[in-house]
Amino acid sequence: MFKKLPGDETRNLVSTTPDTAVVFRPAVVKTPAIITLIIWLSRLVVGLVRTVWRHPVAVAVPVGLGLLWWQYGYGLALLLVGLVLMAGLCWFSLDRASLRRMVGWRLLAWWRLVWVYRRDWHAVMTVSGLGRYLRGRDYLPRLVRVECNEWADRVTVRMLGGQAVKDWADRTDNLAHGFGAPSCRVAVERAGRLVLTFPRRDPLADPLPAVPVPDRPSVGPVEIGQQEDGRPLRLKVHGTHVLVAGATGAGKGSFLWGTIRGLLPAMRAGLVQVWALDPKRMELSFGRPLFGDRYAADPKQCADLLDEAVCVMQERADRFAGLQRNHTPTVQDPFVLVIVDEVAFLTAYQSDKQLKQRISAALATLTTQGRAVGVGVLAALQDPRKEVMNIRNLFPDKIALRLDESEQVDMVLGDGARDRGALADHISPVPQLGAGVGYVRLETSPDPVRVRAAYVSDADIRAMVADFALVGEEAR
Ligand SMILES: Nc1ncnc2c1ncn2[C@@H]1O[C@H](COP(=O)(O)OP(=O)(O)OP(=O)(O)O)[C@@H](O)[C@H]1O
Repeated sequence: MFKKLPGDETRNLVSTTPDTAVVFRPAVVKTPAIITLIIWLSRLVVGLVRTVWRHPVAVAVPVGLGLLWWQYGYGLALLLVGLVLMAGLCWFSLDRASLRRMVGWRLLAWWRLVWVYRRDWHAVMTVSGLGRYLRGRDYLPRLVRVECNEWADRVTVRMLGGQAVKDWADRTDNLAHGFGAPSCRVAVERAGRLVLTFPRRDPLADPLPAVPVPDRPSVGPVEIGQQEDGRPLRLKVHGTHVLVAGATGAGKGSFLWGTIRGLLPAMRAGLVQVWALDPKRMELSFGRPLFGDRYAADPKQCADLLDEAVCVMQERADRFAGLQRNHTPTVQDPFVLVIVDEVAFLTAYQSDKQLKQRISAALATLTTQGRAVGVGVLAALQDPRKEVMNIRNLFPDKIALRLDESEQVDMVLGDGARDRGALADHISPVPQLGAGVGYVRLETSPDPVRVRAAYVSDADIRAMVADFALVGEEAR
């Protein structure tokens, strides 16, 4: 129950060797009982002061009620509790969301702090190797704060001096199991401080219906689904390039169609052109009328279309040189989004060497020079190995959907992404649960964000095509 004091162990030290009868017993200096008592008492006082300092409300409520009881009898204390409960009930019926935000999550956080994290902290830190036992003392990382929201606990931690983020990222499994959570994600709050996210439930477990087509033309960021924290998933396509990688059936189509859906008003207004490369002929062909003559399926046509995109890019670069450094979409110079479904068909699996080289060179040119002049690439890919996709690092923004192997996660999202909690290889292969679920890693943030794209059904695509054709006719 009580912590050992430094020096207590020496009395147990007995050193013998088999070939000698000499027994070494170090001198033991007994700590006087009064000193031990003083140490315990001072620890008790420090603990009490710390509790009052950290949880003033939690301490003030029982103390206040106790004082009322003592001064005026239990009737008044019970009346006060009843009034507070009544007020809580009224609040609950009037505005549940604010009650949850201001009271509910705080109470839950306090409960989880006491019942889960503080209770198991010592054991989990020691067993996982994040705590140290040195010269009779336990050195543990400090549990600073627990916050709760609808789906997860956010635990702020102060690392031990000398620890690295990687020490924690390597132990996410230990932490998740230790605190009874399905997973754990590690993010840096500031130097020496981490935020560990422990999900309590999966807010992305149910498929999402397609996001309504926006009212106003915009080149993005395009709303295509939901993030784990409940905020909308807005994908930036103008001014960047995006790579979506996932095994077959992972739901890559939702990302492609979700983006096209969000850009539809801008396409109708002439501010965006979507150029579609569909070597599998199974995905983008469904909405072919949306792309006009900028649709290619045959590898030769794909190479021609990519070369045309490079020409547009170079012509703009010549025109913009010295005048503007960023592209603003206009009807004369619309944003060109080149969408490639299963890019490996055109690069790695292409048997015609010349075509393969042409396509790879065009893709590399577009991804290195296109974003400043309004030409973007959104590519989908099944197999992220370097032999298959050697230009994957030229895509600033990456999305990993369900992948077959754990090593593939870092291939797509970059080094350390899986350690930080991007468990793309753990996403369920059941379409209902896992299709469209993935981890997004943006150029601007090292922390992967778990998201789910809304499902754009065949009926939705048909409606988009019909809507687009109607506007075309009206314009004519
Ligand atoms: N966002 C989503 N939400 C729920 N279910 C989805 C979602 N996206 C796709 N699905 C389901 O998963 C199935 C496979 O999706 P999809 O064809 O887009 O996968 P894919 O990654 O493009 O596969 P492939 O590489 O084989 O073409 C769909 O038929 C659909 O039933």
